[in-house]
Amino acid sequence: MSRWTALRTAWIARRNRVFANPRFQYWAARLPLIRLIARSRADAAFDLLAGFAYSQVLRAYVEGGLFEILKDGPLDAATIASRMDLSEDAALTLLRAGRALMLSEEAGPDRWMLGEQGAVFAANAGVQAMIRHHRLLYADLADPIALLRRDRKEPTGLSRFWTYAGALHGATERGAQTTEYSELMATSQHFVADEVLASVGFRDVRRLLDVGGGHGAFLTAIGSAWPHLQLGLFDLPEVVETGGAVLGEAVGANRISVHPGNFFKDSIPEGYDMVSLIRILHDHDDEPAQALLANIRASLAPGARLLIAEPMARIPGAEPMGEAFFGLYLWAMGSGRPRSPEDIIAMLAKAGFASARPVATAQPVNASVIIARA
Ligand SMILES: C[S@@+](CC[C@H](N)C(=O)[O-])C[C@H]1O[C@@H](n2cnc3c(N)ncnc32)[C@H](O)[C@@H]1O
Repeated sequence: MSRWTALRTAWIARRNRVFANPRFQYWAARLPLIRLIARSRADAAFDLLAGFAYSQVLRAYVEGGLFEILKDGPLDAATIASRMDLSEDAALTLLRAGRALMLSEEAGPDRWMLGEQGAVFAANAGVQAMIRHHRLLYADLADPIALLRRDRKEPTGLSRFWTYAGALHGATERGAQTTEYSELMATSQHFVADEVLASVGFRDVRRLLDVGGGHGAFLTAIGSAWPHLQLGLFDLPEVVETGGAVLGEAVGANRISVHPGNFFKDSIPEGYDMVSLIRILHDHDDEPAQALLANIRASLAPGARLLIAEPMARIPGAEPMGEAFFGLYLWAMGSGRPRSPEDIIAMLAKAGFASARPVATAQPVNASVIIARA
């Protein structure tokens, strides 16, 4: 153990003994200034233990159509109850719960409208699709220790949904179904594409290949903003069959090339000066992820670039999104893990890239970006 680790270990052990002491907690809650810190820690601790209930309130707003109903607000609870097919008491319980979470707001006595957060959720079909999708994760996490003990060896709701991940663990009951996940990815793509467009310029790129590009939503966003680009779409055959048609319709068939293939078994097409990997790497365990990077590197001429965009781990200020949310999500999915920019840059160096650098994004909770040069 290094001297630094020994000092840090001793400090953490001492701090934890102090924090766990009821007498310390009693005084911290009363001392001026310290009291403010203690209170915000206590609030955060409560949010941690109650977060699953907050998420279910949000889910009830989406699945019960309450965001849509509140768009017509102000409405009284009786009207909302009848439109939701709930008793008035039940509707009020949900409205009040959402009020505490800023999903709804009571503008005056019994005049219900969207709250500040509610207005954002109500306007965003992609987030709502994700919230609906999370019913699978919620079910898989019902017994988290049992899920961890199964060591990703048995199928889960999520591994069946992401058929390519499930196939790795024998969960192929749903065969080659890819439409459902491709549509979910397309509706939520703008979170990532917006971050990339705001942080990366494509002026000096001529041909962009999106590997694992699904139904072409990323290429549609980038290709619409940069009309000079020629676009290539690579994904599993059953995915590009639809994806190619959707993309051609959106940006013009003369601008696109469609490449059906398996990125672990087939070569990545050559002749592109930029390849993108959007929300792909975190889906795969270290060995296949490393092989994928090497496969892409082999396709690139010197100087060509690889753009990686996905939610990453250990991003300052967005830590829970990385290792708490995606850590558990990908564990339940049965494949992959969230990686820090440092992890990914080390893998890029091992795959033979000459350089790699992180690019700052405004909302790392949507995506962080790394650009590597061959
Ligand atoms: C999480 S989705 C991301 C889709 C898209 N890049 C986005 O961000 O919306 C992963 C994509 O990788 C594709 N994929 C998974 N395994 C693959 C493989 N072995 N070869 C090619 N594509 C694969 C899936 O079909 C899917 O479209």
